[in-house]
Amino acid sequence: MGVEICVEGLSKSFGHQVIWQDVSLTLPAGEISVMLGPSGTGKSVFLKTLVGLLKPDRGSVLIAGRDITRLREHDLYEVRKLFGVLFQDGALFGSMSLYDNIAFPLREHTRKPESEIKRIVLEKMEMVGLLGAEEKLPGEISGGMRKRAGLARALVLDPEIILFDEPDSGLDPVRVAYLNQLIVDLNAQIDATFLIVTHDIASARQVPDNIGLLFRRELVMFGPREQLLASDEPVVRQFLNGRMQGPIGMAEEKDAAQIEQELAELDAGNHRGPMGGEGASDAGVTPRLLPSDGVARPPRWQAIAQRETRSHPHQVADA
Ligand SMILES: Nc1ncnc2c1ncn2[C@@H]1O[C@H](COP(=O)(O)OP(=O)(O)OP(=O)(O)O)[C@@H](O)[C@H]1O
Repeated sequence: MGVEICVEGLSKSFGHQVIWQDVSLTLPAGEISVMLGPSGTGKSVFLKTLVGLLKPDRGSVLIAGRDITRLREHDLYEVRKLFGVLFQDGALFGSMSLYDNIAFPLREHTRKPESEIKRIVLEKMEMVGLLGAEEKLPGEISGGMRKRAGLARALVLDPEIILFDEPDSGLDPVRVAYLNQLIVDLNAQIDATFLIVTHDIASARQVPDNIGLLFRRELVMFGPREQLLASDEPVVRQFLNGRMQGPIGMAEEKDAAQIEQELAELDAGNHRGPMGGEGASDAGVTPRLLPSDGVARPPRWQAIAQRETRSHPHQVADA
């Protein structure tokens, strides 16, 4: 069913550089959450802190009732088994076949016989649509296939939590659409808790149950997808609509007078950015991506559909 992750008052610095401070949020068990934020706001640092690879300066990360920021290395090793991580490039071993790459965590962390390993590897390869590619080397396949192989490897130990670090980076829009569908289907099938770091606005709008946004060393907002999509908070509105107007600048934060002028322009209906040309309005609450036909939906889907129908009756796809 996945486990809840409860983050409370988390702060992280490197020397004098504060990355983020006082971050508090709960990733609900079994749900998909997305973490957004301009480059360099510490999204990857956040993922690494959740999995215990980096120690925060303050705060706690409660997973299955244990604060992983206070665990010793041995206990941390046990808690890490709850996690599957999909790294940006799939992090595959270049000299190993896909089969051996995917079998690797099973051979390292379990004493399962090869016959059982084979059953599990083929099952996960089928889940991600890679059956038949067992003998390929990572260098012989496309970026999209490498991501799927990395995902199959993240699945073999049956994780309760899966962390995705920019799963869509380097993929064309069609491959991103397929990967998003795969993520939604997998979540419905295995019901683990998913956290995805992405820059892709379209994915962030359609895939998750919850969205968070890091900016200016803080968690600006974290909450249900439809709440963030309908938010008037300037940073959230700018990011989710991919606009130049707003507090987020090219390399640094803008000054207050410029932000005020741009927000006034926005309210007057003058928009600049990829989600719409001049005069376009905010994209609103995009319909959520549903599991494919034939994939059973977990019970929480009904509650989420009701919640979304209540807030935006005409924009929610039939769930
Ligand atoms: N181990 C480290 N030691 C020192 N500084 C670090 C370390 N890891 C990350 N940083 C710094 O933390 C900041 C945030 O980095 P991070 O990679 O988490 O950002 P991000 O939001 O994931 O960026 P992007 O979207 O571009 O991938 C950067 O300034 C980076 O240089």
